[in-house]
Amino acid sequence: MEINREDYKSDPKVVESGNVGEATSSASSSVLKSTLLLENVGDVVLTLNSDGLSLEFLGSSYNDGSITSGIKPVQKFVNEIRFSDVYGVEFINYGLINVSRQSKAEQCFQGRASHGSEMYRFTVHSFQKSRGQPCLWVLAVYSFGHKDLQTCQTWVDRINASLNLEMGRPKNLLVFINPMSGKASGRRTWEMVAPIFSRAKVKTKVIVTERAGHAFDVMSSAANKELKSYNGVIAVGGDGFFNEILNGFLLSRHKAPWPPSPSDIVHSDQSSGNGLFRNPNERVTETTCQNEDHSPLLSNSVYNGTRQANFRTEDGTCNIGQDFEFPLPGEEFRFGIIPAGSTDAIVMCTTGTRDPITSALNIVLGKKVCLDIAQVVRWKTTTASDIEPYVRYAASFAGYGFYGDVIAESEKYRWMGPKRYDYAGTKVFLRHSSYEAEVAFIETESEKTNPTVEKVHLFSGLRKRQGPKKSERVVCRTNCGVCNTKSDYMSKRSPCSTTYSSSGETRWLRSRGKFLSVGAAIISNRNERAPDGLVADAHLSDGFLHLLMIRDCPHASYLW
Ligand SMILES: Nc1ncnc2c1ncn2[C@@H]1O[C@H](COP(=O)(O)OP(=O)(O)OP(=O)(O)O)[C@@H](O)[C@H]1O
Repeated sequence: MEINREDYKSDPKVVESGNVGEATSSASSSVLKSTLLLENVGDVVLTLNSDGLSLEFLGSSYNDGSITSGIKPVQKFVNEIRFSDVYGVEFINYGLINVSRQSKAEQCFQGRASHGSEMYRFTVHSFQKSRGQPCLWVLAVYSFGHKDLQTCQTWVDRINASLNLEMGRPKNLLVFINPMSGKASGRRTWEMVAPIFSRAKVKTKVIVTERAGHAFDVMSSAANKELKSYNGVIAVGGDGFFNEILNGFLLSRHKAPWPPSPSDIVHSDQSSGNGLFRNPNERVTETTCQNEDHSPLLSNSVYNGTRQANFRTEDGTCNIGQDFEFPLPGEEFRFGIIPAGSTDAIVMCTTGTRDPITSALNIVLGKKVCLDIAQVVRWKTTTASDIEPYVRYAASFAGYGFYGDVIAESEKYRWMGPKRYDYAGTKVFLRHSSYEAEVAFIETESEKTNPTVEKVHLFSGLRKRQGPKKSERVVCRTNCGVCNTKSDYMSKRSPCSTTYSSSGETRWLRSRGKFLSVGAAIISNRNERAPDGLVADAHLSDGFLHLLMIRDCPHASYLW
């Protein structure tokens, strides 16, 4: 059915179903229906329902089914736009609205760029999943036009009212930008995504860091009361910058027992009468503890003079020690990353793609995933010969040996941008340094949710043998079934720290010798160089670390 342009001049009135004309309704909860002109498509009947907008195409102007999306027209005409996918609606003043997109040949033939009408306009901002890459979200803009100002304003008000009912969307965020991230593109990345935040009416306080450690200092010195005024913190940068912000936040707030120092472990071992730990000929040794008192890693687990036992048991339930403290600024307080770094593994593992727009959309729409955080404690001897813990937190990876050396070396070549990792990696690889280390870890049974994967619990994890075959792996990608099952459970769970032991029988394995590298992966650490990640079968927020131990071996074996 064709609609005459003049139809858009008439006063809005409620229409019966099937009666094409103008329509609004007064009660805010009722259905709203209007005939509007949708840019590049033509005449549509737009209906506002409780969960979104539905569009019914009326005219013949719609030719190739494309709708403008950001800069390029790439999208298919949609019949439905759900509010959960809409992040903003804007009223735009009187102006031209194009009726259909024309090919260059058509424009040439008709001697004009496109035909359109002048009217009042409003735009609905949403996204569509890229056809070839569903993790990649592409901006979608739907521009509607009507001759009547009041009709457009009613639509904007009603859509805004519906968007306000969407739960869990942030209203106010603290944003840190690392201008030196990756190819020094932190600022540009923020400029690219900032309009998404303003369209979504998310207030942002932006801090561009002036030096390394700046964001850490702001986060650690901020009072909880101040942080409470934000719904979360966003890092525009790489994994290192995100970890810096996380550390600034956690160090002064997360109070949990430290693991024992290495000397405690040795004493405990001697007192429990097992000398396995000191056996230089054994590569991997094993001890079984029936209760936590015999567990070497619990012997001196003391925080503020109080012995504590916080642990997650093997069935995934979490026990929280009585003295455990972790005051979050607010229930919904969250952390986000907009990728601008050299690797961006955390973003790759959470959104599935390394794209600032996708990340910004996930943030403004209030999407959440739970992540595990590992506490890493290094024991330092002070000048007074006391042993002090040096605590850090990691969201992606902690490494010793090769990994640590590459990071340290690559910092000297930061000016190279992301290529510094290749250069430093080659140098460190050729150096082939190995390190004496002793690693103690708890073996766990295979995961129930993923029986092909063997994992180990907490703070150190190891697949005992080679791990599952590639064909058997459940690779963690966006909407991964394993993570989705867990995230439901995790979201109902209070935050907790993991354990140094689980109740019942605990099997401690120890490994001692010369290692080229010892790494602990908290997530799969997928990145553009390693699309499956360092640990392809790692999953988000499952409470496990995957321990990667590589003993001294020839160059060729290490490369393999
Ligand atoms: N203004 C600044 N000048 C110099 N360094 C900074 C500044 N702000 C933050 N940093 C430091 O830069 C380090 C690395 O930043 P970031 O993680 O953003 O980038 P990257 O190392 O290139 O990326 P990736 O971690 O993904 O490999 C952080 O540890 C942070 O301490």
